[in-house]
Amino acid sequence: MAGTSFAQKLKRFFGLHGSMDDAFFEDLADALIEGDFGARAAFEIVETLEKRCKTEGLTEKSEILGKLGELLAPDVRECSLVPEIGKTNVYLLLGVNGVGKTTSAAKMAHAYNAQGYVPVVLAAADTFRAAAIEQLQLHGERLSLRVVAQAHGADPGAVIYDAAEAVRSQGGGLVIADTAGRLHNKDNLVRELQKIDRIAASRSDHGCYKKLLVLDATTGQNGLRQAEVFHEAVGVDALILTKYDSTARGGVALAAGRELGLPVAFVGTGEGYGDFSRFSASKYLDEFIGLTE
Ligand SMILES: Nc1nc2c(ncn2[C@@H]2O[C@H](COP(=O)(O)OP(=O)(O)OP(=O)(O)O)[C@@H](O)[C@H]2O)c(=O)[nH]1
Repeated sequence: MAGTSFAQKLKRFFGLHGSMDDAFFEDLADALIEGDFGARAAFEIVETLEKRCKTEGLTEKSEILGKLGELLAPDVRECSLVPEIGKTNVYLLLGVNGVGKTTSAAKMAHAYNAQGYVPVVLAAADTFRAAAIEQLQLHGERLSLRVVAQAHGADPGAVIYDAAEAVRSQGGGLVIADTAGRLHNKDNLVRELQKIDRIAASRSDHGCYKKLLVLDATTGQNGLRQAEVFHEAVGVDALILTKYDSTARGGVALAAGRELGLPVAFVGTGEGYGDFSRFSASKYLDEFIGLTE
């Protein structure tokens, strides 16, 4: 996985530095910034690390790396999303254009369907782009899953309403809704999201509505800013980190956990339906900073 590349860099970095002097910690902060931790977080972590190493007398590289992992652990959160059987569950996928929302909606639908959470219905609530509706319909055909869609330009709230009712009429199930994400028109986006949010909340059963923000792991700190916008607009429950196969960084999971307290639910690691797995905080940390191998 991509995190290994960052771990390798970190290992190399530890190998290059002969002694744990001030320059070591400064360079470590730079390495963390390069890995997308965000400047503030990187400096805070390294400052704490340096103090701890001094007070606890840690000088061995392995000890320092272990301590770094310990300091980062509270910022990496995982969450498991389990639809309630016999209830109307609505999982809304949020995110800016191109991050992989539609693909993630299909991958998620495939995964939950395989686990027996039936019916799983895809809702094409990105009505802004005709191609997004078609793309979701194509996934639905390939996966033999129902896609609730309306015409291009239709009210996205109405699509979610219909999808939720379709599931309810079958005695419960899971709606996975794709949405539009035009961040350049932020005010409109926020208004539209808030409307969708009200409808999804009112049409799903209590505790069965989740808002998942899809973040492209390759966009680094930009991803954190997107998370802030969406979180402020409607409140995000968890993240889906996509394109984790194409980045050597991936620190945005840590930054979002640290800055916004958001957990990660899933990780996308390719374009196939199966390239999708539940996020494991311990595995991420181990791979990311190279505690294992
Ligand atoms: N390598 C890789 N590519 C991915 C992953 N997830 C999605 N993609 C690709 O990213 C591109 C964009 O994905 P979409 O699902 O169309 O993104 P979207 O957010 O729905 O985009 P819009 O419909 O434009 O809003 C596609 O080419 C996907 O195949 C992933 O985990 N890894």
